[in-house]
Amino acid sequence: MQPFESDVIVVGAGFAGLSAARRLCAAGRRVAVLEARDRVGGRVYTETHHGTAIDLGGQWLGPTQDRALALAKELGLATHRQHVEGHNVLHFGGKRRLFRGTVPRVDAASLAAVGWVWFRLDQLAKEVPLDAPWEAKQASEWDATTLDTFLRTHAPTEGARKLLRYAMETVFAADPADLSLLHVLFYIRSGGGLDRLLSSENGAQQDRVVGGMQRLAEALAAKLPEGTLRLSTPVRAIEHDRDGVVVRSDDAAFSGSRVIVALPPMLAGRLRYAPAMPSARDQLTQRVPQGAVIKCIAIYERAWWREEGLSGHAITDLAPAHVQFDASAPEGTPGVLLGFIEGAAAREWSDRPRGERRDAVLACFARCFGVRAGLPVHYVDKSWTEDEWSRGCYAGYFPPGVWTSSGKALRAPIGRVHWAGTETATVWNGYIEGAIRSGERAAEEVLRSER
Ligand SMILES: Cc1cc2nc3c(=O)[nH]c(=O)nc-3n(C[C@H](O)[C@H](O)[C@H](O)COP(=O)(O)OP(=O)(O)OC[C@H]3O[C@@H](n4cnc5c(N)ncnc54)[C@H](O)[C@@H]3O)c2cc1C
Repeated sequence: MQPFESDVIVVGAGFAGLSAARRLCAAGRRVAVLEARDRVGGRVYTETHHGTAIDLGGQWLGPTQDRALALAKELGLATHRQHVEGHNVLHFGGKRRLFRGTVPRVDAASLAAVGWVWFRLDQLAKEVPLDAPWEAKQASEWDATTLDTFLRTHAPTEGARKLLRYAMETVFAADPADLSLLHVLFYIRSGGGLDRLLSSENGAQQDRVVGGMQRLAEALAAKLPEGTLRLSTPVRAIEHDRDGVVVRSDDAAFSGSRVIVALPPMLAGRLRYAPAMPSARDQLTQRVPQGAVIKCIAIYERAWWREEGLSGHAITDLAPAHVQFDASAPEGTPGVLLGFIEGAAAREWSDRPRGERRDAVLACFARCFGVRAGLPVHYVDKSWTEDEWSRGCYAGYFPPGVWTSSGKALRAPIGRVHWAGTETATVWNGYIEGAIRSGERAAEEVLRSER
């Protein structure tokens, strides 16, 4: 079979792959972007229900996510603010309380403990070098500790531990017992601090693209020269030597001088390489699992909770959807509530019948917002662990021992094979912003290597 020829092949048309391709095309390179799905956007996916855009994947942008915000502006896409007006709901231990801001008003001891852990994590995070977390002075100690151990040691009350646990699960889509403390500190610094990661106002949950986040990926793809993007083309194998690369899908081959693999490490590890990857790189891809999340959406005729003075944001200790948000458009018609099932719960609930999942999630909504929340006109959810081309979300995370032993293999090119994807980002790792930055960085790496 005669390979299709380009200068650079990009594997994956998520934000990382599309951003890499855009930069390379702007520099005059012929690029082939090979995407397994029949759409672009990857972990960003917008479905439409009777004209209402529903983001089942990544949906928010926020301050300091400069590349993503600039891209939206440049491509002519408007953003709107996340609805935050009104009271948030905390439903713990059978009691419903209202609060404003990011941290709920719990008992004084728990509040103090949350404040202390928050402060401590932010403080320690400042000591982690973003481009080399393994070089932090206490790297080996932090990488041998889980977030769970840290929380048990520093948060003396059950209320504080519960709150922090739900907050962290919402950030990582992973259980504190699975996360290296070093990774958590790296991630906090990468996103600019815990306040930024956890807040809606002035934080990572502040802005949304009008019409859904996938429009941004589509607009980016539309700017690529015709013929650059090939959908429904899963890459299976990469052959690489000192002269170039050949990238193989099921029924076609693509040759070029270099390849950028813009996939999460775990999926990159499932490709066949010839010659095989060095052990350091292969060990890394074996040891960075994807988080697990089910994003659950209920649609109502209007956002009636707003009329009751509620923001639509809630935290409950009723499983499985502990954290909830208003996901309606600004006008509130229709009304949309969103809940997350994360980590071990997402793995468990992925295997349960859909109807059971729906009932359990709606019970969580009803617990926080009243019986009306249990009676939506439509319900939809998406379990990202089931998705063949993501196998989990929001991102790959580092369990204990991985940053310090395998971290160096995360971005280092292997000959003519380069790595992108949000997991390789130093700034806003795990987010759309990180994906864009990683693609641009990998493209620069390729261009530099030619000079
Ligand atoms: C439920 C959910 C909520 C999220 N919320 C937010 C949020 O609010 N804000 C935010 O910034 N981020 C959020 N994220 C994370 C964000 O979506 C990701 O960080 C980002 O989209 C990752 O982009 P990427 O290009 O690195 O990877 P991906 O989007 O995963 O792109 C990889 C691409 O490669 C393709 N692919 C896989 N295997 C192959 C193969 N063998 N051959 C060819 N192609 C292949 C995939 O189909 C995919 O298109 C969320 C994610 C999820 C799932």
